[in-house]
Amino acid sequence: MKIVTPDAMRKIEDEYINGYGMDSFALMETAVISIMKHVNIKDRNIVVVCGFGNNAGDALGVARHLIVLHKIVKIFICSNGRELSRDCIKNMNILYKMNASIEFIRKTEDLNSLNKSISESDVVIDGLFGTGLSRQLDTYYTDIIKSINTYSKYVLSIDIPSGMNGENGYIMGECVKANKTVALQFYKKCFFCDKAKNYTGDVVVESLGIPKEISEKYDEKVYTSDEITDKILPKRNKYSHKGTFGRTTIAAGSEKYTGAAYIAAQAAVKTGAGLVTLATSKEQVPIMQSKLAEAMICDYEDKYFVEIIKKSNVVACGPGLDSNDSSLKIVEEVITNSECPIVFDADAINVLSAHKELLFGRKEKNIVLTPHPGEMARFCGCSIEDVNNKRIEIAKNTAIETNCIIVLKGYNTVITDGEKIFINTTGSSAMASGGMGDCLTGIVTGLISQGLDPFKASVLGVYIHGFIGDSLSKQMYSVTATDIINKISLYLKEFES
Ligand SMILES: NC(=O)C1=CN([C@@H]2O[C@H](COP(=O)(O)OP(=O)(O)OC[C@H]3O[C@@H](n4cnc5c(N)ncnc54)[C@H](O)[C@@H]3O)[C@@H](O)[C@H]2O)[C@@H](O)CC1
Ligand SMILES: [K+]
Repeated sequence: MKIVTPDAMRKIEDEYINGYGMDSFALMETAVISIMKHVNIKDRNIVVVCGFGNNAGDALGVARHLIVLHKIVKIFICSNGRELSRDCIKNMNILYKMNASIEFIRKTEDLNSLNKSISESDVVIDGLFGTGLSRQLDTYYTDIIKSINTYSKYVLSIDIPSGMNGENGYIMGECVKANKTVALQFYKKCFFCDKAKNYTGDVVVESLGIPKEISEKYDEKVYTSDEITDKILPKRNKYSHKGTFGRTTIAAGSEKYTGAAYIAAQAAVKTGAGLVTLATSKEQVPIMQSKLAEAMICDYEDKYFVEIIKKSNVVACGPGLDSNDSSLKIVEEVITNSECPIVFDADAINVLSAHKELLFGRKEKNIVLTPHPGEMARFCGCSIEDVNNKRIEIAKNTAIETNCIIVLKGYNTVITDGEKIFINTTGSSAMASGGMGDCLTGIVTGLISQGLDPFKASVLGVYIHGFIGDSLSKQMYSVTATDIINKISLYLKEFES
């Protein structure tokens, strides 16, 4: 599913109306009908809070339909003296003809009536601002939003919770806390910013029937992962053998950390990598030999390590490494001895943040970096807060700067090659446990091993990882990396072409 900025949405709408000749009020009515699907038919008392633009126009259209359905509807127009948009006026005039209850909020005392109506209502329809919100709100609007948040039982926001900047998710003073947001035609970019989930509630996207030719013209190449994850895993040919599914090397683990190496290697095995070799620290070799039945084991000092890197179809490096000089040596060895795709995770990324030059000069864009926000911040030399505030931009800029694929982990993981951006929608806090990142590295590596290009493998790997977690969390309070590993091959069947 496409994700758009308010600017792109405006251009798309403009072209449909002014270029293709679509009637703007008909388009608004399409929005109204689709929003109506999300109003609980059992609710009787409904308050509709409007601003003065087309978001308000949508809300007034919804009010009209609710009155026709014999609901008790109280409409509040919060324009603060501004002129209403043309289609907003059209809906308001129809409502006046229907003798609807319409009040204008002009001064602070008018808020008493709003507060009382909201507290007596079952649901509030929020049509204050949508994609048009562009500046900080004054106290007139922040007070209204506070009223909604204080007195409402349930809020349905139209397009965007009012108060959230549609482009960057910034809260422009105050923001409606919706239970559900009905986004029109596309996801808005703000939904995937750090704090958006605290305000949007459940997000549903409703089509306005805008033709693809128009939306493709203003494609900003930002999508949710489900755009490409369906059926992209190649079917396994019955005559294939282990060589068909690739040779994978996992360089992971140190004297200090053992679990990570095991999880990453086992995840790659279970994802279907043909031949997996785990290179690890000398001390770990005997332990891993007893734990990993299906993988070969060597140590970093072994001359076989470089040989196997050279022969590999993919190398993963980083889980359970330490951020010391011996890790730098391992990272260098991996980069200088391979032309195949590499997935760098954890301390390998920390090492690389001080040696970015190692990433430059590759023929193909086939290095994947999978930082969590802390690693991303270190890599970019900024704060974690900066990363969280600008996840998409920071991931994209780093991908461009390093010529790598960036998988910025966290809620709504961002995957980008610097041009296209995919935002993952699977996964939840039930998966917040140690080893999950190592498991993801193993899955992405296992997919690349089987021939998927590194970018698609990253998008699909992140999606599957979260998808399994989501499925398991329906029956489990918390989900561990081992739980995921045990189910990978079962769930992968669903993604086969
Ligand atoms: N894009 C589309 O195809 C469609 C959009 N529709 C609706 O139209 C909405 C956008 O409507 P508008 O562009 O009229 O904008 P809004 O209704 O979101 O906002 C109204 C106006 O508020 C002003 N404004 C911005 N920041 C402000 C602030 N801090 N304080 C006071 N005023 C401020 C802006 O000038 C803006 O035009 C969408 O979110 C959606 O709900 C629908 O009617 C159907 C079609
Ligand atoms: K809204």
